Amino acid sequence: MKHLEFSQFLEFLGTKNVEKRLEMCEKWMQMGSETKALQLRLPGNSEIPKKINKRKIPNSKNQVEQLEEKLNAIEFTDEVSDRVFSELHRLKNMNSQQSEYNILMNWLELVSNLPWNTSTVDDIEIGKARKILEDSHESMDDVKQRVLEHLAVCKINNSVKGMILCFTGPPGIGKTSIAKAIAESMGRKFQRVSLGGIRDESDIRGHRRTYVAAMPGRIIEALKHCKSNNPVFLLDEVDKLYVGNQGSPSAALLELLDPEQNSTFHDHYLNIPFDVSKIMFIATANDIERLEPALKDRLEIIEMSGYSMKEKVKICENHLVTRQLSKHCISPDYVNLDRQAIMAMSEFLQSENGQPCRAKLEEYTMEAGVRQLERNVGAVCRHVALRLAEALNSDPSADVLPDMELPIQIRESDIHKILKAKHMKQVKIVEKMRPLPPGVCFGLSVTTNGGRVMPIEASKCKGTGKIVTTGHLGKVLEESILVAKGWLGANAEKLGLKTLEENDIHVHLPAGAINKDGPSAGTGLACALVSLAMGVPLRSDAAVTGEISLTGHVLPIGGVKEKVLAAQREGLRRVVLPKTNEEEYLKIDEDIRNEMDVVLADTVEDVIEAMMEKAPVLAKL
Ligand SMILES: Nc1ncnc2c1ncn2[C@@H]1O[C@H](COP(=O)(O)OP(=O)(O)OP(=O)(O)O)[C@@H](O)[C@H]1O
Repeated sequence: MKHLEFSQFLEFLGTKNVEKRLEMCEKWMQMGSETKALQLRLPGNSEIPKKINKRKIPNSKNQVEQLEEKLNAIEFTDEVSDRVFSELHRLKNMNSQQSEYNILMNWLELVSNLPWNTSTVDDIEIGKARKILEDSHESMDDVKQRVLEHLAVCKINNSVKGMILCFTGPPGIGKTSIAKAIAESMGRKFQRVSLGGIRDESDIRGHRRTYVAAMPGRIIEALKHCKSNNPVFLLDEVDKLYVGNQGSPSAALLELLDPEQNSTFHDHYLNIPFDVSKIMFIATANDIERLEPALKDRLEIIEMSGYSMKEKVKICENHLVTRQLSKHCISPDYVNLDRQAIMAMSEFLQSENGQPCRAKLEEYTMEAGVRQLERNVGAVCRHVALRLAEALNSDPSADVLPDMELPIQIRESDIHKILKAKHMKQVKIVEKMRPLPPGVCFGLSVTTNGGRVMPIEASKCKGTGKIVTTGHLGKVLEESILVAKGWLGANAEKLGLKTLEENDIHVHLPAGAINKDGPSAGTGLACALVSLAMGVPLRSDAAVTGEISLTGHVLPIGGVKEKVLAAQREGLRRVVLPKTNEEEYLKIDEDIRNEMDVVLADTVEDVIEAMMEKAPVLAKL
C-alpha cells in the first residue's frame, strides 16, 4: 500500500462500516496492481504511473456514464430496452477486473453505436435520378431504364421492402458504380459489403458472445460504420459464397433478404433483433449460375453485358479520362488522348511485376468491362505527370509551365511506349491462328470474365476411328465431340462427305490450362470435323455457337450477347447462332447487329454452309 496518501489511511481508519472498508481495500489494491504494471513498463520513472493512474480512474467511470447517456438517448423497443439496460446494470455492478467486464463493455458500445433510430430521408425525383444515371454511366440504356422503374416503384410505395436487385455480368462493367448512383439518386447512404470467399455463416451473422474474440457479423459491422439504418446496401459477389463446415453463409443471407423476417434480423453476437427492413439491398454476381437456387429466387436479376469497342471508347472519353486526370491532379487542358490511342490502350493488360505472366484466361480475351482500360488511362496520366514535373523542375522558379507544347498529344505509338514497360499486349488468338487450316474452327464461349472466342482444333492420322481429346475438357464437351462424330458418320454418305472411320482423330481446345465445358461447342465441333474430313478450311472471319442433337438439329444456348460481343471485339465479322436464339439476338444493340453478319441456323447443314469458305459444299445443297 505504498502508493496511498496519509489522508487515505485516515479515511480508512475513520470508516466504521466493515463492508465499506473492504470496498476501499479492494479499490486500493486494484490501483496498486495497475501502478505496479506501469512501473514495470517504465523503469526508473515513478512519477509517470501516478499521473496516468490519477487520470485513468475517472476516465473509466466516465466511460460507463457516457455509455449510459448514449443508450438513454436511443429509442429501443421494449424487448430490446429490457435486455440492454439489464446488461448495463450488470456492468455497473461488475468489478472492472473481471474478464466479462470488457466483453460486456464492448457489447454495450456496439449497441450504442448502431443506428437504431437514425435514417436518411428519401428524396426520389425521377428526373434527377435519370440525370445522375445518365451523367455517371454511358450506354447500358436497358439497365438504366430498369433502375428508374425500380426507383419509381419505391417512390410510389414509399418502401423498398422485398425488392432486391441483383446485377450480374463480367467484372468491370459498372455493377458497383450503378449501385452507388442509385444511392445518390435516392439521397441514401451507400454501404458495400464484400462477400467474396466467405465460407462461414458467422461471417454474416457473427459469433456468439461466449466465444473468445467473438465479433459481430459483416452486416451489423457495416451498419455501425454506415450510421444510418436505411442505406443502399451492396452485397458484392454473392456468387462467391461457399459452404464450409461452419454452416452455410447463403442460408444466413436468406434471412437477411426475406421481407417477412428481416425486421428482426438476428446477429449471434448482438443477440437482440435489429430491423434491417428499411435497407435497400442490391446484390452483384459475376456468374448467376453459381447462386444457390433459394437465394436466386429472392433476387430480381438484371443482366449486364460487356461493352463493344465503340462503347469502351465512349466510356473512356467521357468518364475514365476525366476521372483519372482529376485523380492525378492534371488539368484536362494539358493532355489530349486521341481515339486510336484509347483503342490501343484497351489491348494492354498489366503483367505481374512488369514481367510477362503465366498464361491466364484474360490474355486470350479482351476484357468485357473497362477496369483494365481505366488502369491503363491511369498509367498514361502518371506518364504525363512525370513529363510536366520534369518541365517544372528544369525551371523551379516558374509558376507557369515553361516552354512546353500543350496539350501533350498522346497517340497510338506513345501508348505502346508508355505501357510497354509494365504491361503486355494481349494475345489475339484469332490473329495468331490465321490462316485456318482444315479442321480448325472458331467457337464461342462465356466465362465469368465475359464472352471469348474459343478455337477448336481437330487433326487426323491413319488409325481405327479412335478419338483423343486434350485441353481440359469437361464431360459434356467430350460428349459433344461424340455427338458431332456420330452425326458426321450417319450423314456422310447422304451429304457426299468422307467419314473419319479410318482415322484416329485428335481434338484440342487451346488455352489448355483452362477448364472448358458445356454443350454449346457442338456446332463448332461438327464444323471442325466436316472441314477435316473434306480437307477444306472454314471461314477465318466467322465463329459459331450452338448445341447439336444427334439428328442434326441446332439447339439454343445461353450468353448470346456476350458471345456476339466477344466475336466483334476480336475482329470477326460473321457469327452463326441457333435460330431458336433469335429473340436474344434481337435484344442486342442495333449498332452491333448492323456491324456483324449474323446467320441464324436451324440444322447442322445450315451451320456448315455458313461457316465454309467455299459454298455450296454439301451434295444436298
Ligand atoms: N457504362 C459506364 N460508364 C461509365 N463508367 C463505367 C461504365 N461501366 C463501368 N464504368 C467504370 O468502370 C469502373 C469499374 O466498374 P465497377 O467497379 O462498377 O465494376 P463491377 O462490375 O462492379 O466489377 P466487379 O464485378 O469486378 O465488382 C468504375 O470506375 C466504373 O465507374
